[in-house]
Amino acid sequence: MASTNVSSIQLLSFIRLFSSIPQNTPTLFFNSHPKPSLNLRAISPKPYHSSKRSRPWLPVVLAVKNLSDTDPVTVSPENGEIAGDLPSSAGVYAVYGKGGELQFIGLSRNIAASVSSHWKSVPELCGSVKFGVVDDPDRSTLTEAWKSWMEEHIKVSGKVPPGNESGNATWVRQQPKKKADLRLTPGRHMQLTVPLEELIDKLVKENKVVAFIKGSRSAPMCGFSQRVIGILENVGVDYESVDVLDENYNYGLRETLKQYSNWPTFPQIFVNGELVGGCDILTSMYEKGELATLFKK
Ligand SMILES: N[C@@H](CCC(=O)N[C@@H](CS)C(=O)NCC(=O)O)C(=O)O
Ligand code: FES
Repeated sequence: MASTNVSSIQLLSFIRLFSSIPQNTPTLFFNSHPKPSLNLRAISPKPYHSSKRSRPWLPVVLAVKNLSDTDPVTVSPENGEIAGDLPSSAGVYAVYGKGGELQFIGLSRNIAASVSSHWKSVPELCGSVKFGVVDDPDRSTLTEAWKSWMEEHIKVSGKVPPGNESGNATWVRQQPKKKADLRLTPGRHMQLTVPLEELIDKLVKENKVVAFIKGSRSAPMCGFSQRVIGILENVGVDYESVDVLDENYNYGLRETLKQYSNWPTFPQIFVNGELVGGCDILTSMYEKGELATLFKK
């Protein structure tokens, strides 16, 4: 009887667990993957022989220590920012309230940034944090680490943390509606009387931050462009984006912009009418914390 109760609680918890993977947890990268639907096979994996997988079965090696073996770090605000020993690395984190009750388990590409954003939105719920850095942070390793902490918590308490309950919007950032990309022309059918260089010049001078990218801001077509969009979104600056691959509305832009800026590749980021650089330069400025100053100018 007792074991029946435990299994039904665990099954219920797992159902809630799988529908509450924090896909929208603040992260460095824009993530447009849809929420996974509940997959019972993920709960009860098939035996190896009945699986179609060609890879031999490998035991799962957890990337992080157990939740219970991890020491908490107190969240201490200083000058409006949280200070402490939180790393800007990828991994899992568990936020505890001031009374020590577990509030939320998240995964992030930047633990310090995610916890900081939670602290800014719900400081009263952020007393301390446990974290586990994942050294090789592909999405599945991160998710495995997150699941291991979640399962451990469910085994002990019989329920998911309140912040991971589906429908709880306190901890999970709602994706804001994306701005539309700017277009240089009304369409290829319209003959332009103004040279494209002039349109580019006007566009970069009239808009504070402009990112010329491959693809749209909601669906970048190249990893370099995706990275700069992720950085701009993460910094939270208001920016315009222009798709250099859009041959209908931005016909000729890809080659003309290279001549205008004297820069041979994309993405290209302009601030106050000046080219700042591409993906490498923006990434390095982001990592050194120089972007806030640049965007304030
Ligand atoms: N190191 C470059 C990487 C960008 C890059 O290599 N872009 C290439 C491939 S997407 C490119 O734009 N090539 C010219 C073209 O496609 O017209 C940066 O920091 O932005
Ligand atoms: S489109 Fe291939 S690297 Fe950018």
